[in-house]
Amino acid sequence: MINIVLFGKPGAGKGTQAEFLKEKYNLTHLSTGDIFRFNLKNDTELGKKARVFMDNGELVPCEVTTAMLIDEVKKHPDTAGFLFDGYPRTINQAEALDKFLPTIGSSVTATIALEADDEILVARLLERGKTSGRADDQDEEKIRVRYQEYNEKTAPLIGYYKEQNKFHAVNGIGTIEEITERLTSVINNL
Ligand SMILES: Nc1ncnc2c1ncn2[C@@H]1O[C@H](COP(=O)(O)OP(=O)(O)O)[C@@H](O)[C@H]1O
Repeated sequence: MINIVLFGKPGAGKGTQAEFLKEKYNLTHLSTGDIFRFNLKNDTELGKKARVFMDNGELVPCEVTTAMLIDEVKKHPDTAGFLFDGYPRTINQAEALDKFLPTIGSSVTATIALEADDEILVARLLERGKTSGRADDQDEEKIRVRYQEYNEKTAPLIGYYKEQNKFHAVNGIGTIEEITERLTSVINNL
């Protein structure tokens, strides 16, 4: 089983690249953002718990997110592997994943970060907000909160995975194809 964690700031292109990688490597794509948005739209119990946090650009509490993620993983017992997109986002979540995966005989294979400058990313998000309908992409204040959350809570994961020799960084600026190519070359060399 191959488990890839796609890592990067909001707007870095994780979702876009995940679409290509899941096909190429036959992986199950789990995007916590997409799962939350689905639950919000359908007004489920989970959606109700997540809404306030998401609307403010804050992280949803770890207990809620981790329980949801584990449920999703368990739905795919026969998969060739997972492409985690948007999870883990805190050290607490990374530890939870490192505890859970061995219970299904697996582990994180590698973490790949898509890197890009903040100004480029904020511009991308505002552009996406014009068509995506995502409230958190239309408001610069909310985008700012998401970057603050990233810097405080998610950035420490770089050190966490470096210590395990599982961290790889890829330049996230270029055409979609160029970036897919860069990611593919990292995965093929694992
Ligand atoms: N692993 C997670 N832990 C906590 N909250 C999360 C997680 N993944 C997604 N969320 C919630 O969903 C929102 C949108 O997620 P996502 O689409 O991945 O955002 P972004 O484009 O900002 O990277 C986040 O701002 C957060 O509220």
